[in-house]
Amino acid sequence: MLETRNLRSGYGRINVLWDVSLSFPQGQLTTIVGQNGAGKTTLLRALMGLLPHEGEIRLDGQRLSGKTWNLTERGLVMVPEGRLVFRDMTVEENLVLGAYPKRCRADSRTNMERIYGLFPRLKERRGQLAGSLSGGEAQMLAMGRGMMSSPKILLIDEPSLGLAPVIVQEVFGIIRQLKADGTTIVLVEQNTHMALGVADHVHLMRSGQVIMSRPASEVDLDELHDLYLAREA
Ligand SMILES: Nc1ncnc2c1ncn2[C@@H]1O[C@H](COP(=O)(O)OP(=O)(O)OP(=O)(O)O)[C@@H](O)[C@H]1O
Repeated sequence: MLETRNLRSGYGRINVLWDVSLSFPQGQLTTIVGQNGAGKTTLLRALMGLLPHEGEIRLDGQRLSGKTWNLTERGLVMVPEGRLVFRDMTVEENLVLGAYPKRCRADSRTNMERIYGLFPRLKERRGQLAGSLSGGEAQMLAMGRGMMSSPKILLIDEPSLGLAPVIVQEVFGIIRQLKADGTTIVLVEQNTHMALGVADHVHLMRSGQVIMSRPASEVDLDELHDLYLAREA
């Protein structure tokens, strides 16, 4: 299980996260929602060890000191938003890069076929440069690349960003499938309707703090939107 205790993090002298204490239960999907600038992406970056932090980040009870490559070896992988694929490389080269952790290199061919099975469109475009993919295809590639190392925990950042509703449905279908396969998922998402549809737990962030935490079954979408839009006291 992944958890944080009194986590503070940010960029240089700018602190963004203020005492964030969260746990992300194994095999479940936790969604982090909140307005632009609430600190959601910063939280994912801090969990990946990409930012200096104070407080604690623990994985299976062990305190992390923050080396991303080491975390990836341990099964923690971040799927950034789809525009962050390697644009000058082909679809397949992008996927191969996802298999760099040592523990998964031997399975890379099998994993690639599995991913092509989930995303037939990536298979059709395996030789195409990633920079020429549509937004939806690039999002699928970012997810596929993250899945190449058979992660235990996937941190997914805004998978619906800029996508047409039908593609959003497709991407969330894959997220459902990953969850059914037992992957622990932390999903940052502005599309609260879609996020609530797949989540077990919901945390609402505002100004770098968690202001509401509930099981998804106890969250009312209208109430969430009221809280979402409420100004700071
Ligand atoms: N590289 C950076 N350097 C300095 N400040 C940053 C940097 N990246 C983000 N910030 C600031 O940190 C705060 C939180 O940003 P973050 O991207 O975590 O928000 P978010 O909740 O993910 O928002 P969005 O939904 O718009 O992506 C914002 O005020 C933002 O301007």
